[in-house]
Amino acid sequence: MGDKKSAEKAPAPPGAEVLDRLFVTVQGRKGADPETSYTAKLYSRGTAKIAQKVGEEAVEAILEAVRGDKAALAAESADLLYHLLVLWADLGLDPAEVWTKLAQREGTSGIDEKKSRKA
Ligand SMILES: N=c1c2ncn([C@@H]3O[C@H](COP(=O)(O)OP(=O)(O)OP(=O)(O)O)[C@@H](O)[C@H]3O)c2ncn1[C@@H]1O[C@H](COP(=O)(O)O)[C@@H](O)[C@H]1O
Repeated sequence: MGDKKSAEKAPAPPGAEVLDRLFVTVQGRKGADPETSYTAKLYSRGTAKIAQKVGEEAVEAILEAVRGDKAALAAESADLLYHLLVLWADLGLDPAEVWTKLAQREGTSGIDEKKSRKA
């Protein structure tokens, strides 16, 4: 017989819906003070700088993947996704457009899709 505590279920970890909430947050930082908001600081530096940050974070994630450090890869992936969402918001790209692309591709093998491009 376990005690009450061990019988309680651990809360479910957050899912990908956190991305939708994060996008709302970063969109809301437009016009915010770059002194108090890192996101606003990114917007103030312009699209090219935000895009550069996405590239840097992608490289950092790749390096951790190659090193085989899963915890570091998770942290760098979070940085990458955050900066990518800021880039989308900067350009006025609605994440739903990306989710739609992914949904449209569901069930289509990448191998088959590549072949159809060549045809
Ligand atoms: N998820 C994030 C998030 N992930 C990473 N970062 C920041 O991204 C930066 C990345 O570190 P770097 O060393 O690459 O940055 P840096 O050296 O300052 O940048 P550069 O000089 O190279 O441009 C750090 O300052 C991190 O704190 C984030 N900043 C904000 N968020 C989210 O955005 C929300 C709004 O944040 P603010 O806009 O700061 O209020 C927060 O509540 C969070 O939910």
